[in-house]
Amino acid sequence: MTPLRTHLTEIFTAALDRVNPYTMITRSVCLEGETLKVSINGQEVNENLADYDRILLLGAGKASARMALAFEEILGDRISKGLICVKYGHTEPLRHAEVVESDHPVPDENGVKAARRLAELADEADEKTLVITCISGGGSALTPSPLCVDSPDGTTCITLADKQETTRLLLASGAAIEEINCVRKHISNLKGGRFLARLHPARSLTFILSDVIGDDLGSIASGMTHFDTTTFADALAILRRRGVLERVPQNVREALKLGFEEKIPETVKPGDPTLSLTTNLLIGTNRQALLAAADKARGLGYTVSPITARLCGEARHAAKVIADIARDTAASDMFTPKPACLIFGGETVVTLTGTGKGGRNQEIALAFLHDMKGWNDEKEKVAFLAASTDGNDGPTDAAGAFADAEILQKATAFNLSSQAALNANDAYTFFDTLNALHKTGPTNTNVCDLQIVLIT
Ligand SMILES: O=C(O)[C@H](O)CO
Repeated sequence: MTPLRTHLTEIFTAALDRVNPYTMITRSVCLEGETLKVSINGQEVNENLADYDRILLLGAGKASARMALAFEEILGDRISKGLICVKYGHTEPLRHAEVVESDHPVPDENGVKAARRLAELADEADEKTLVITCISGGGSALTPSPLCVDSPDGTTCITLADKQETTRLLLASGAAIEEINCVRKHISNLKGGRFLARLHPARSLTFILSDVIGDDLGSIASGMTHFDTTTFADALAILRRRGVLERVPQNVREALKLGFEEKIPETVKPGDPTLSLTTNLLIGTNRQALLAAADKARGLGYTVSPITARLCGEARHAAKVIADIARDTAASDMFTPKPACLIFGGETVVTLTGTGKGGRNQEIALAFLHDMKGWNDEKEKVAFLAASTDGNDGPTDAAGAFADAEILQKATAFNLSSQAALNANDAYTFFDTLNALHKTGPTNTNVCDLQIVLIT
């Protein structure tokens, strides 16, 4: 590995360490006598455990098992039972809560079973139950609970296959996560606050790790314990705008239409009385990862410019912006003085036109590398890493990929075309051949993505 790639790896690892959900929770939650004390990002909660007969530990999301591990450490045998649903491979050894693994980003049958169990446990919770819920990104796909509704027009039941197809279509359409989740919330029994409604009348504390730009609690894992400001009309408009309304399964269109005609109930809205029984606590964000990366880079001697925690839009367009800033920085000290480190955070999308393998970060790295081809000797000074903090970029086993002059040379020597790989959305194969993927394995955290540029 080149020295710059080693630095990129160290900086990314420092960011992951800062957003380890186990550490974030054990630092902010403690038990003093019978009082569970929480102090997170300015929010304080004191819960007297003597008021409850039992504690349930529930959760969904790629980081939820790591979050639950912290609660098992803090509460031990006080936890009566629980259920945590994670992506395959993202599990932790829990003693009090059952762990179910399911699929992401396209849901599977295991996810349906987990969602059913979560709903059953939520339904059992009463006034004497304290529910601790651990929510993180991935939760939406991991716990599909397809809506089945009775209306004056009869019964409409969405199936798992309907949800799978709708997810695939929306993912490939380049829809933003807020858009995908607006649709999900309106075809689910748990999302858009409906899980919280089932917990009623139990008191619940929900700990949320954000993988959504701007940290909207109603969007993270489709806001299972939060109100929803979107409507059936919005969901239909999104499907239309993304060009998939006529292609989503009939049952989905039908349910959304029934909702639009007010024949079935909306998701939980602001002011709903069930909301007063929960406290949603945001435990970590992309911004924290970005700041940790900045601290590490400074320690390694770089002048750091954290640019944004809101990088979004089409991956290859975002890559062009990053590449232009990197090139300017390489060419002149009037921007960030060298050695420089530029850090971006956020989450982009890929509108699929090809049939290759990849993820949004690998696509950013590929488009960045492709742009470097047109540079002069600035390219010798630059190294780049784009990676996902959860360790799975798209449906691949890589967190992301590197780009630098050596990788570019190797691509030329191997006769690999970055343009052809971009056309085919095949960044994984491209970087795999060049040994330039970054693989961390599942990190059990999830706060969107980071893109880091080093310039000497
Ligand atoms: O699960 C989800 O809905 C996404 O990861 C956003 O949180």
